[in-house]
Amino acid sequence: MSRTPDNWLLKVTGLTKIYGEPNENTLALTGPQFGSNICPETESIVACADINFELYPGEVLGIVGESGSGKSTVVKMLYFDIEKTYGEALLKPYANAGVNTLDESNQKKRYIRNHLMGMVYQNPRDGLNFNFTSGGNIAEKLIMAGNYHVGGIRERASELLVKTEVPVLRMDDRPSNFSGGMQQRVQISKAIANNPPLLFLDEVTTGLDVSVQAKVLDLIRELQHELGIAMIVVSHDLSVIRMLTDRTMVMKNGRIVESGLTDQILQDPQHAYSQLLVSSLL
Ligand SMILES: Nc1ncnc2c1ncn2[C@@H]1O[C@H](COP(=O)(O)OP(=O)(O)OP(=O)(O)O)[C@@H](O)[C@H]1O
Repeated sequence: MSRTPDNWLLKVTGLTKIYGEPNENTLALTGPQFGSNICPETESIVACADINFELYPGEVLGIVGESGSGKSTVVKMLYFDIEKTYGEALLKPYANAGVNTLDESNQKKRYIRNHLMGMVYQNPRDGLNFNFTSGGNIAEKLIMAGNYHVGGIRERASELLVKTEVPVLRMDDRPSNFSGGMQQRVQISKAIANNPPLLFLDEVTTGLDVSVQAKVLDLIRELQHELGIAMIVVSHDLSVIRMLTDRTMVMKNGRIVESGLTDQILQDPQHAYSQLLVSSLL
């Protein structure tokens, strides 16, 4: 789909998360120019500040940066895992982008999560219930979105397992008996079960063997092409960002230091920190 100024799917403005009690100087005294996200006056932590971007339907946006730069905080706020301090996130398919999703009630946030978003976490235990079978985990997501027909749920679960290359025979087996790569595939199945227009992926291949990583990344790329789902991919690893994303935001000390087309950032990084990241790829 072509990008026009108004056809964005998600529009994020001024997204900020501060832990502790900030004062009026906190934002001005933290960030990459200070090499720190800790306010020297209050010791509050600016996990991320003033994050602004638009995501278009079917687009894949990368967030890259070192550990502690604030990448996960951004997606966790957008997925309502943690509360924002300031900021707005408008979602086109929800109330025609007329309300700040971050200010909605918990019930409405659950509705948005179940119908319009999916999340794949680094740790499969955060996204899957290890007491349920793999099919049961997918069923949980389908039921949350109002699908109660048992036959239909099993059929959809097996379709999703085929799509994510998990043997359907393992549908009644628990993810605790699966390899790390297979656990991630089940997490992906669950996350896309309701055909959400938006998927968050937070360090999903970190911790997997290199060969397994490559297969999971291939799967994500194939699903993205097939389903045209918009994604926000968080990774400290620029090779993951290079493989999956169209555009990238580079974060350091809680701020975006550079953003643009991924190819452009890789070929001609402007910010000293992006240059450092890119040189580490060579
Ligand atoms: N509950 C919390 N209380 C205080 N500080 C926190 C809390 N959660 C995160 N932070 C801080 O916020 C900052 C951003 O953390 P975040 O997890 O978003 O970074 P990240 O770039 O995703 O790194 P990583 O990949 O290591 O998680 C870090 O300095 C972190 O220590």
